[in-house]
Order: sequence, then structure tokens, then C-alpha cells
Amino acid sequence: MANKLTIALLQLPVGADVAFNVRRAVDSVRKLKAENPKLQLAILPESFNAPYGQEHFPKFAEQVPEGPTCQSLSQLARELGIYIIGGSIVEREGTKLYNTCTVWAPNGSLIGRHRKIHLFTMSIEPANAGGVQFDEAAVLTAGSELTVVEIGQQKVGIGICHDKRFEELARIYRTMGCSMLVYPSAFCICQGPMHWELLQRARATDNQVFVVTCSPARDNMSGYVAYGHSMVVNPWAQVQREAGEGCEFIVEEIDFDMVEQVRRQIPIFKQRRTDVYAKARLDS
Ligand SMILES: O=C(O)CCC(=O)C(=O)O
Repeated sequence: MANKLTIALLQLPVGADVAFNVRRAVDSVRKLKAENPKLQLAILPESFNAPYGQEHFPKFAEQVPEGPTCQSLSQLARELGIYIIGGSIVEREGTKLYNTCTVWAPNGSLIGRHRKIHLFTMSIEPANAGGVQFDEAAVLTAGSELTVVEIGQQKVGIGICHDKRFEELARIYRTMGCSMLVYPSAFCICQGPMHWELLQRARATDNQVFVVTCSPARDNMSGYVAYGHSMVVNPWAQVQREAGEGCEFIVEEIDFDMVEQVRRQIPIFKQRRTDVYAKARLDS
């Protein structure tokens, strides 16, 4: 039992009314806990409290942890006695804005604050699956800290969406002892079909960890159409659970014995030739 964790992914719709979005998230977690008493960790999507988009960020920014969204998550974690990985919100500190994921312990205390390290900057031409133009860096400041939290007996590495593209970050989390990586995310419908599952399975196979993503529900009428497909990938790099596109909640038991099994049977971490890599780095 100690090596198991029951988690929920809440693929929620997100509209323009922040108070309503937060209330819906809180009510949904409460209902899931009532239906699944074993639930230990709830995970929310990137930008779960407000619409995602450069034009929206300054308007919806809040302080961490004093702001109303954080206070609601803290109270909810304490009320239900569960961990919460609070997707992300736009955080304001002084004149700077960050895309920030907060992590809450069952006693309501803040145990992690991850500021997105790799800001989403991309210009895909329309000829490629409809294209996408996005430049978070025009409005947001990048975080500069790694975030590893202890959830039950497990070390969990946190990233936000675009962070999932960077294998170095996942590798460092693995070397720090993580058995699960969680990325609240909001890929759009352009690159989602190409890269969403591929990246998640790649990080899992490279590092022999569980990789979990949680997306907002798809809304074809919104300015930024999220891909959906919130997902649990296991350390064999198999898709263990996957949501569809709309509003959907997944409750899944994670068995961390699988991490040790995969690492024993395919011992790539021990086979790494860091001596060769170090030499190549010195030579280049
Ligand atoms: O990396 C990508 O393709 C999408 C990233 C993204 O949507 C985000 O970081 O919010």
C-alpha cells in the first residue's frame, strides 16, 4: 500500500470568470474525494483559473500564496486531507509575472512553487497543422528553480507544459530521485497531435518514471484551443490512462513498484558512460 498513490486528473473547462473556474475546480475535487475515499492527490491543468493567452496574463495575475486562488487550494487540501498540484496560475511578484504551479500538502501548507522555466515561444507556420504563434516571454518572466516535492513516500518533479520538451530537466529530476514527473499543460491543437504523447512517453522511457500531464478541456470557441488528452504514462512508457478532449476526470492508482521493476530489468541508468560524455564535452 505504501508504494501506491491514488491520483485524480481534472481536465476542466476554463472560462473568463475566475471565481467560477476556481469554484468548479474545488467542487469537482470535493466530489471526486467523496466518490473515491482513497484519493490522495488531485492535479489541475495549466492556467486552470483563467483563460490562457498573452493578452489575459496581466489581468488575471495573483499573488502566491496570498491570492484568492491559492487560498482556495490551501483550504481545500486541508479540508480533504489530500495533496493538490494546483495546475498553474499567473503569479504577480512586484512588476514581474510568472506562470506558476503551487503544490499543497494535506495540512494546507505550500510545499512547492514551480515557476515555468522554459517559456512557450513558438512560431509554427499555418502550413503545418494550422500553425501557432505564441510568445510567453513577451509578458512573463522565466523561473530559475527546480521543484521537487515529497508526496507520500515519493519524490515528484514538477514542470509546466513547454518544460516537458526539455529532456535535461527530466533527467536532473531523475538523478534527484524522482519516481514521477507531473506537468500541468495546455498544448494546443496544432502541436498536440504531433508531440503531446510522444514527449510524455519519451521522458518516461529516458528516465523510467511515471509522467503525468493535465490539460484544460478543449473549447473550440476559445482563442487558444487546448488539446485535452490528459494522460498517465507508466515507466514502461505505456499510456496507462488517457482522457478524451472534453471535460473529463480520471482517477487512477499509481503503483510505484513498477519504477523499480523497469529500472532493474532495463538498467540503462547504470550503463550510462558519463566518462565518455564528459570527454566529448571537453573535446567540443
Ligand atoms: O511546447 C509546446 O508545443 C506547447 C507549449 C505550451 O502550450 C505551453 O507551454 O503552454
